[in-house]
Amino acid sequence: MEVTNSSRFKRVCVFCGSSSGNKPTYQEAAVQLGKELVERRIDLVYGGGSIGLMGLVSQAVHDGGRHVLGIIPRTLMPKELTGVTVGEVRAVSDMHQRKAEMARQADAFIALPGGYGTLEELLEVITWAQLGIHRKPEFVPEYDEITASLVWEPEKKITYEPESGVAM
Ligand SMILES: C/C(=C\CNc1ncnc2c1ncn2[C@@H]1O[C@H](COP(=O)(O)O)[C@@H](O)[C@H]1O)CO
Repeated sequence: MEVTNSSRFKRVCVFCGSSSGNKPTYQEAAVQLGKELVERRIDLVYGGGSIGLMGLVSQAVHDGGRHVLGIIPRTLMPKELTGVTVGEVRAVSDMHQRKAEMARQADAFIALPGGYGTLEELLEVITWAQLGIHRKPEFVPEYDEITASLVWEPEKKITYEPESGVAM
């Protein structure tokens, strides 16, 4: 029997840090998000790195049997792609192409903790939504440090609603 996707999203783009962050909870959240995507039968597109939180999310999704698509500029490969690669890795020529391709391939965007790169990626897709370039939702899940659970309710929470132009 064919297993159907339990979410309206087939593939989600995750933006997150290329480092592991300064709190263990960030790493827990990354692994938890990966497992949550697997649970909801959602595939992953991301920046293609094997390091930091990016590495943890992609490994969790790959381990759970979902498809992982990494989009990475050739010049960044030696820095962000070390050790074993997971899933499909697509090399692009620069950062602009990487972001455009990630956005094209995704049905929605999720941002986890990260540095300037993560912030830049998230803000770009939010501003693209604001300009009407795409109509895909952005999520910034909350992490509950007490119960160690990631609160991501894709059917309810969106950070930007393209139709009304209201941040929610
Ligand atoms: C160079 C361009 C824009 C400015 N910088 C970045 N744009 C997009 N992605 C970036 C940028 N700087 C770093 N990144 C990537 O984000 C990931 C997470 O980085 P973090 O700093 O650890 O959060 C990582 O893959 C970086 O390569 C032109 O558009």
